[in-house]
Amino acid sequence: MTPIVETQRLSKQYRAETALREVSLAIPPGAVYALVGANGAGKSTFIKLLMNIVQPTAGAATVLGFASTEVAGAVFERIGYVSENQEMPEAMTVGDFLAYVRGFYPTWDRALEADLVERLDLPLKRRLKNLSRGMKMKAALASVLAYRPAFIVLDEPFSGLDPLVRDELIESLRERKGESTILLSSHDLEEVESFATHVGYLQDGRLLFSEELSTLGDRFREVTVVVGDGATLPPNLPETWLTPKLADGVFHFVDSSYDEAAGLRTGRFFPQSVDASVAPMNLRSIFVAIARAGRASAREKAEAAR
Ligand SMILES: Nc1ncnc2c1ncn2[C@@H]1O[C@H](COP(=O)(O)OP(=O)(O)OP(=O)(O)O)[C@@H](O)[C@H]1O
Repeated sequence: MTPIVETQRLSKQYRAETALREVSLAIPPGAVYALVGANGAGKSTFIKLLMNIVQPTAGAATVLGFASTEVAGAVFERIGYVSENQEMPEAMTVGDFLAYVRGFYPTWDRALEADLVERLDLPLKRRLKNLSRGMKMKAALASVLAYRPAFIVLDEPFSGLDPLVRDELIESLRERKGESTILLSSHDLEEVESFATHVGYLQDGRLLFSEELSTLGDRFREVTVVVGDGATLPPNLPETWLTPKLADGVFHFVDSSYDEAAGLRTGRFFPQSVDASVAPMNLRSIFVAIARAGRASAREKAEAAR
């Protein structure tokens, strides 16, 4: 199946700032793809490149089969994009705003619009400028879901929203699963875990991984091995063992490529081990482990360069 999005070594430089470095990924049809990463990791830049708001310095992307630099007009009618700081015609009422947007989209579904207005509890007579951020986000989302776009793109849709509004937004998006492909950027790993099918992790503009949430959950394990007093850390531990730590006869690490042979590998390094436990990890602990490992390796490199 042709991916909805495909990027090849997509890169963006803003003067001295490299915002995105050679990002290659694919988003298959029907996916709910969550792009995560710390502040400044490049999430918004990636989305803006796909939406043809900024242009790549190098590399390329396709969106719905078109080059990202051609995303405009009729292609854009098939995309529902809500940006982080969505600009809206503030003086309009919610009702007027929806009527205004309706005019641009031949596929606008009036019944779905009415349903969204009711479920998201949108105050049709209130002016946009008098709405809270959460309410505005809901109005923006209704204005893109109502024309049933093939591709929904949301930059930080949940940030700063209370849990109730967040749940309402997620529920409305869940209903689009199957019909639309969704790309969203988020800091909220719990929401991502409950909702996404795929996750891509950006760090300093680099894509550390892009994969299905289920395979990510399968390959990460927190491992604790009781190796006995007096044991020392062997050299050349596998690079896939993140944040290794030995203290008081207990060796602890995060295995980022866990499989059936994992026990054998551990035994090779610690033949004297007496006990071991292996625990699955949630998305949050996986990210913390990756971020810590990244920081430790940056520290090591800096020390080596000194
Ligand atoms: N127009 C711009 N001019 C110069 N630098 C920019 C511009 N836009 C973004 N950057 C820089 O590019 C890097 C990536 O920014 P980006 O907004 O894509 O990150 P982000 O992951 O979306 O961050 P956040 O989670 O805080 O929204 C940052 O270092 C940012 O300062």
